[in-house]
Amino acid sequence: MSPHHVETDCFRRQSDEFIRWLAQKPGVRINPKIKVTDLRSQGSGRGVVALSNISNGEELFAIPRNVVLSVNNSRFKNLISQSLEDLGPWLSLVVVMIYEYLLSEDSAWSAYFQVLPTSFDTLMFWSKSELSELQASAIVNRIGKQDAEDSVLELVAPIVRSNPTLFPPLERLSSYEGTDGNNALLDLAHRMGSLIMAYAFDIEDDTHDSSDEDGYVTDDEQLPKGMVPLADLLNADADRNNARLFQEEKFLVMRSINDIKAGEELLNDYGQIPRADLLRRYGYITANYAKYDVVELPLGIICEAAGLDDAKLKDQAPLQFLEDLGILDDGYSVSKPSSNQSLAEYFPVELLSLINTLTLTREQLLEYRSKNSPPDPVLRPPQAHLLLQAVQRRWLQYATSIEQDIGILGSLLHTESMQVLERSLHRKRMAIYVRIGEKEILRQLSTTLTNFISISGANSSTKRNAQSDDDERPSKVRSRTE
Ligand SMILES: C[S@@+](CC[C@H](N)C(=O)[O-])C[C@H]1O[C@@H](n2cnc3c(N)ncnc32)[C@H](O)[C@@H]1O
Repeated sequence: MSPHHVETDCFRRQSDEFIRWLAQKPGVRINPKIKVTDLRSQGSGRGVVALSNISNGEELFAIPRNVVLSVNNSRFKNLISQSLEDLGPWLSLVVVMIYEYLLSEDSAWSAYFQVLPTSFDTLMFWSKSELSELQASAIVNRIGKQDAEDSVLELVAPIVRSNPTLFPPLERLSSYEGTDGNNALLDLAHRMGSLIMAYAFDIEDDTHDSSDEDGYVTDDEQLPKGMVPLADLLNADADRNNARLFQEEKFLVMRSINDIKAGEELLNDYGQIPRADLLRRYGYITANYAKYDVVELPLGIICEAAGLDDAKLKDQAPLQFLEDLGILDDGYSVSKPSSNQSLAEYFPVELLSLINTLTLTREQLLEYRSKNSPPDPVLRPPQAHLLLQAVQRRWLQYATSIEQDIGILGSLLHTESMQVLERSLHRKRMAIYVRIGEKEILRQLSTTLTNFISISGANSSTKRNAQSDDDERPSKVRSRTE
């Protein structure tokens, strides 16, 4: 058998064992019309497909609450003196998952760990040079790797080190002390943290009826998180979702929310996520998410465009004013403009308030300060001009043009003879799509603002001409009557 076949065989065997393990748990129901399948050839790992037609509202599977891998369900909380609650939903589940993972075959979830990935394409795992392909995307500053590692060392490491019998050292390690121990622990924590980020659900308590709500992660930082076997094998593709998890009293139930044809993939809803953020959280992108792309206009660039001294930005009177009102941000996300929006609707209200404040005279600013309210978020030529300057400066932060990016993508496709791209090339390609998306928004904003300014200029000069015609008319009239 070729290495490829051995690999495929092992992958399939793990999927089958996982389903066998899950199906024999008391209370679990799995609709025979669905199947876990190998979608690696299309770059999406495992997924779930319909074997025959499924009607809207059909139950796809039901997982009893006690089968969820969570802080509440793991024995770990009974084995330590310390409460895990102080760690918050993320880190407490990280600790519990490390514990369960190290239990290996003895864990109640060992068959589940077999189908969870051990490597990721999320931005946390990209090298510096891979990240540089995202160019000026604001996402690079939001990966938070250092913060994550600081919290692991401060809050998780002491628990692990003070309970050596519960956390046996990994192979070739004598303990979780010292540099090697630290690194091993950080690796484990990153792995579990990334699984939680891309796989976990926020688990509402059993009194909460979520039947009217969105089923996937709500990003509520307070709700406990849980790994829901099988529910997290559903992939997602923007608004192509056809299934949703309903949190009922005793079960978490996945149901179809559309008719699904035999052979179609079951897709969950990860949310309306810009591609940059999708890469950060899930490590993949598809073209269907392009409509949710955003570009960030950082405060610094807007102030630079307004001619404010960068040195102590927040000490500047206009910014201080907005800060006092609680509406100053470090940056503003601008979404992809759509044709049914007016120009002002392209921009968040807080950004328009900033731009309007920056275009006030000193006297006007004092006046607004005395009223304790920001200027109206309108967009007239002076504000459009300032925004255009900011957009153009932002554009210059990206090292290549859209056309160059398209050329690079083309050359990557030539080197891509194999079905699945080599990992680094795959990441590069995704990064290029993300930066193109952001540049396209900047280009669209730039064109629209330029048109608006020139039309307003033409209108005001037409008005001026009309005005001067009006001014002249009386004299002509006068001249006739004279
Ligand atoms: C909740 S899991 C879904 C199961 C996953 N495919 C697996 O093999 O374990 C989320 C992960 O699946 C992958 N994924 C989900 N939807 C995808 C899609 N449309 N295309 C490619 N990968 C996708 C991403 O790696 C993401 O982080």
